[in-house]
Amino acid sequence: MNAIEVKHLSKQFRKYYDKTLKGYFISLAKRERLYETFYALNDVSFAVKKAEAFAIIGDNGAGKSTLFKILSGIIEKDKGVVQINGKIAPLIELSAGLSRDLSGRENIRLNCAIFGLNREQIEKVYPKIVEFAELEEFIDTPVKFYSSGMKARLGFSIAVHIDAEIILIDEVLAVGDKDFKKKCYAKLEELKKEGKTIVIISHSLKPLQKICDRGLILKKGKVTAIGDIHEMINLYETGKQRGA
Ligand SMILES: Nc1ncnc2c1ncn2[C@@H]1O[C@H](COP(=O)(O)OP(=O)(O)OP(=O)(O)O)[C@@H](O)[C@H]1O
Repeated sequence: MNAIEVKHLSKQFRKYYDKTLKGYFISLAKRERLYETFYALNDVSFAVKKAEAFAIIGDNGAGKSTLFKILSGIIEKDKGVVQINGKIAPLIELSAGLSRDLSGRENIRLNCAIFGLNREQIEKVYPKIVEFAELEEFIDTPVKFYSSGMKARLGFSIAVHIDAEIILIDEVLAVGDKDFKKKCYAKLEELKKEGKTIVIISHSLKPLQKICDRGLILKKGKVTAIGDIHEMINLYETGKQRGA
């Protein structure tokens, strides 16, 4: 059984015309349309196997985050089928799952509880999360005072310690220092060996090459290629050189 199966997935958004306030009222009076709809995802199909590390590659605005938000249930799809077989830990956008006014300690407990861990499991995993995130000193500080790197460390550490079967990672590895990034990739390798499924969005292709087995290229909401990660990166880079 695949960990993730997506069939003919589509999602449309509205793009509002750039009008002045006066233009807006004129259009309103003339009953003209104030927006157009466009496909952020257009008939996207792919499958991610269990224990595979899979990359989503694409330019800004290609639809990568929209795809992740649908996979993790944050937003609704318009059409298609999305099947997730296993407990999923979405690490979407830097600190999306963290509450600003709560401390690191409270955020860890809250997030673990949200992911279904019981009190005993939380007690067991809590020190591991703090240690991995290297936040011992700041664990009782509200997260709103954390730097983006600290938030990323906390978010990543929670996501990889809650015993999810599928881990979605969106660009979070773009922040943080070099040593921490290295540690994150080592952790992802370890999780992969344990049989976890990992899906990563990243603009930095080099680390993807190391960890991912396969990937897909998204272009303006459409999948243009799926396959071996090295082939995908080559295709993407040559496409970029050609200005495609
Ligand atoms: N809630 C929304 N309402 C309207 N348009 C949206 C919404 N969310 C995303 N979009 C648009 O959908 C398209 C795809 O956005 P998305 O964030 O998925 O791209 P992306 O590939 O993740 O880009 P980036 O690499 O810049 O993060 C973009 O044109 C974006 O402006």
